[in-house]
Parts: sequence; C-alpha cells; structure tokens
Amino acid sequence: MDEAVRAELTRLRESIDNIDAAVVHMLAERFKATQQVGRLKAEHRLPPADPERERRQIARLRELAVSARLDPVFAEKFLNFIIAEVIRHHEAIAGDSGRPGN
Ligand SMILES: O=C(O)C(=O)C[C@]1(C(=O)O)C=C[C@@H](O)C=C1
Repeated sequence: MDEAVRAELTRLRESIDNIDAAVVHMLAERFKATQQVGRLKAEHRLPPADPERERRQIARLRELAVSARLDPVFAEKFLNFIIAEVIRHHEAIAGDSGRPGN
C-alpha cells in the first residue's frame, strides 16, 4: 500500500476508534439510566414498554438525524434496536422482582 494512503487510513481509523469508544461509553450510561427506569417500573407495576414515549423519541431522533445528515431510517432502526434490548431488560427485572426474596 502507498505510504500516504496507509498514513491516511491509520489517521481515519484512530478517529473511528475514538468514536466507537465514545459510543460504548454513552450506551453504558444510557443502560445505567434505563436499568433504574426498569426497577422503578417494576416496583410500581408499570408496563415495560411505553409506545407513546417511543413514538416521540423516534420522531425527535429522525429530526436530529436529518439535521445531522444521518439517514433517518438508520437512526430509527438503531433506536428501535436499543429500545428492544431495554424492554428485554425491563421484563427480566419485572420477572425477578415478582419472585420471593426480591
Ligand atoms: O422511558 C421509558 O419508559 C423507558 O422504559 C425507556 C425506553 C428507552 O429505552 O428509551 C424503553 C422502553 C420504553 O418503551 C420507552 C423508552
């Protein structure tokens, strides 16, 4: 590979690695918050999913994506993917809190 091309690829990949690390840290913080929401919902016997809240989040994220020149379809898919995992966690928490000793 041409030396200049290799240097440019390395520079871009360093940036990608930093962004991936930031995404992991941000997701970890998001899941910390949603675990607390899951416990709150379980304690108060609230349903794991809130479709109206999701509708507002998706509309907002799609708008943000458009202004950031990110594909809004991708942004919606990404949020739905995360929310599906969160709902799975909420359901697990609700299941556990219904067991004796919890
Ligand atoms: O805000 C809530 O009620 C949550 O449980 C969090 C969250 C989310 O991950 O943003 C997950 C599930 C709900 O359907 C809506 C939103």
